[in-house]
Amino acid sequence: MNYDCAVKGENISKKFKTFTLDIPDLRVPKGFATALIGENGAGKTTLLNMLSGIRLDYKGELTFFDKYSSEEKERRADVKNRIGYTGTGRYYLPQWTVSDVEEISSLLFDNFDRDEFERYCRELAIFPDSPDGVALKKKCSALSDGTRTKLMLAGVMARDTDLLLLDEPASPLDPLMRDKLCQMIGDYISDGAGEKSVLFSTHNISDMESITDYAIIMEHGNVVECGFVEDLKEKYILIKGDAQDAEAASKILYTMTKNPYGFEGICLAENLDKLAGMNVSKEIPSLFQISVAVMKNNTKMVLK
Ligand SMILES: Nc1ncnc2c1ncn2[C@@H]1O[C@H](COP(=O)(O)OP(=O)(O)OP(=O)(O)O)[C@@H](O)[C@H]1O
Repeated sequence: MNYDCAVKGENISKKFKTFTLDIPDLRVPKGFATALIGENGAGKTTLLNMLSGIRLDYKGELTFFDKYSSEEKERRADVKNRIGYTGTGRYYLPQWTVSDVEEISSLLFDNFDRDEFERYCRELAIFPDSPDGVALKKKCSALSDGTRTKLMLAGVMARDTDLLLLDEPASPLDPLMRDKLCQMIGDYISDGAGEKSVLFSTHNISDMESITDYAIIMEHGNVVECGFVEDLKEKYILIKGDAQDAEAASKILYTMTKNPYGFEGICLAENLDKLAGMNVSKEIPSLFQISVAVMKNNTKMVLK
């Protein structure tokens, strides 16, 4: 499938004392929602920090919107303004009030819309007890983790951007709000008519699967699998079989869970013929099942 890229990376690398991120070829397709998946410490935040400009001390070439180098993106306000970012840390200072967030955002970003910000505050039910749905005097330090994340999302959604980089946006959110987040990302992509893209890291793969078009799976600083979800669901197959075939199948399956009656696991579609003669059924795996299989197959952790 041919597609343009919101971000392209060539030979991206960053060395820490005990960790190296090394990605020869990174592609974030334009017009889609991309999930960045990987175990703790795989390098997702490090990569998002590079893309957002928080971290510039890396090697390699990044190209934004098929046109702008990382340096150009940092230098040109018109390009930087097209990119929105939310992180997991204390992005807004604790002493800031919601009014400060609004004020500072409108000073920092040309395209920040105060009415939209307040609309998102109401839509995300950030201040359900406030009569107008926006508690401008409330300090960030008085907000829960989830509410702070919702405030960051309101702040970034209130800007006119073409690329959202969201680091773990779903983690602190309750299930209702994860659903809302999916809806917001879905609307952002569809309103963008092929021009707007989202890259979000997540451990909540199942909750975010409905809006994930493309997935990048990382392990220990490397991309170990990537592709459109519909293609991954053809590349990998969920196999269920009888207990008597479990041992033979375990040599072919990426991962296997067993019980006294049978087994299930993920295998590459290209290896299906190796299961010939076994009494197995085939199903389309979920992105969660594919991700766990790929992560288990590539992890350097000792899993017991
Ligand atoms: N400033 C730093 N100095 C040294 N090592 C660092 C630094 N920042 C990150 N690392 C290391 O880089 C690795 C990747 O960290 P990163 O936060 O990118 O992982 P992650 O995939 O986002 O993890 P998680 O899912 O737990 O949030 C880790 O081993 C971490 O210890």
